[in-house]
Amino acid sequence: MPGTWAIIVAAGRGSRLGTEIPKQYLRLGKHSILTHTLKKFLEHPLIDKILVVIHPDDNQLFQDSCPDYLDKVLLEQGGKTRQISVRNGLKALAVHTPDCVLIHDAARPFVSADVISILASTAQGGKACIAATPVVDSLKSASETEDSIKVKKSIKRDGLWHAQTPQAFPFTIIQKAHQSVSDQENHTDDAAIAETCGIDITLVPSDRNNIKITTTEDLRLAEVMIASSITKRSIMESRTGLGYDVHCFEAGDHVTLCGVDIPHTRKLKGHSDADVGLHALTDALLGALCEGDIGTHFPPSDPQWKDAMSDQFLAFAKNRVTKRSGKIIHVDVTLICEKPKIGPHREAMVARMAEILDISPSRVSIKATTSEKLGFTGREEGIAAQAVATIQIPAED
Ligand SMILES: Nc1ccn([C@@H]2O[C@H](COP(=O)(O)OP(=O)(O)OP(=O)(O)O)[C@@H](O)[C@H]2O)c(=O)n1
Ligand SMILES: C[C@](O)(CO)[C@H](O)COP(=O)(O)O
Repeated sequence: MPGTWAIIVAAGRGSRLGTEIPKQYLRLGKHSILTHTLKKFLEHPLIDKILVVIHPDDNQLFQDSCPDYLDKVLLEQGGKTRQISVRNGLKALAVHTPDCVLIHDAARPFVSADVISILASTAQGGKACIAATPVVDSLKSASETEDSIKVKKSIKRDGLWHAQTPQAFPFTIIQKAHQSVSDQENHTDDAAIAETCGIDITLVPSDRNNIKITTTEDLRLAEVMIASSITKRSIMESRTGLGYDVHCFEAGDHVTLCGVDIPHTRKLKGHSDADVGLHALTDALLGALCEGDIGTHFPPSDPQWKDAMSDQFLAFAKNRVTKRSGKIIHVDVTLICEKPKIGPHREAMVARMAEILDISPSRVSIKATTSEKLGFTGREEGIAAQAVATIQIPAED
């Protein structure tokens, strides 16, 4: 598959950290370090596909640490050095003919979506580029003896940068460069390998949150960063969206409401499964995002949505929130009907909606009311639903 790929190198042993399991599989907050890193790329709109390079001994660790991602990424085996691991990854990618590739350390879970965007679009434009930060401390070269470390000389820091990852390249350029260096050279990054081939490399100013977790101090810092969410993120803003939907009854034996099949004397008529509750909520989420409505994305005129289950519409809206680095805070659905009675099914509906939205059931509310036998719902001609969704997404300027 052409397009923009990411190679995440995760085959190192983490010897400087010295933990029992390699550092990329350690837990940081709710997830492993590798999972945090993978999420950044999986959720990024400019990244089409991901290959993860892991150590041959780590298959089980990978499966245990990233269970949600097993079918979402390709795997390749790493080698003794980072250089060999990247080369193995590039070799495995060649059959997919990618246009460009972003190479990234699993040990850098705090890379920002903005930096990935700039690197991906620069590489898509045909240029090699790397994330980097300017050196801010004074620099010394030193000589080390058994009992002391002494300054040899001060070094001007002007024009010096710390190289980070991702490092992004048009695919064939970096593949050829990697093939042209020997294992003995053992370059510590891909830009150094590209440099040996005379390739121009653009520096993309990154941020100092994009640390590589190398030592115990780094791990402690990473724990604090996760705990207090001080990674570079835009200020979040709250948004509310409103949804409303109606479906009429026709002959049948059950209705599908909020993802749950309920036996009834009639069914709801619709192009899809006519789940008014999920349709209203899908519209509420799309409304909060200002991204149109359910019909914009799933036109009733399109035969592929005939008899479709509405959970996929809601999952789509939820993924749009995630793609924009947002979070669903709370959803509230009101079903308006005389029958069927909603109370006995409320718990199952809450559980199903929480599952589709991947949020806690404590953030999902379902209410029901009759319309006192007034109007079309009162005459039992159909069911109406209202929904409100509250989300947080990065603030727009
Ligand atoms: N043979 C190797 C060595 C490193 N890496 C990966 O390259 C990244 C950067 O390397 P580094 O931080 O040096 O990781 P380790 O090699 O694991 O650490 P150490 O040098 O302390 O053993 C890490 O995500 C690491 O998993 C790799 O895929 N294959
Ligand atoms: C590629 C890299 O992350 C750039 O800073 C770094 O060089 C790799 O880590 P290592 O410690 O040099 O192996």
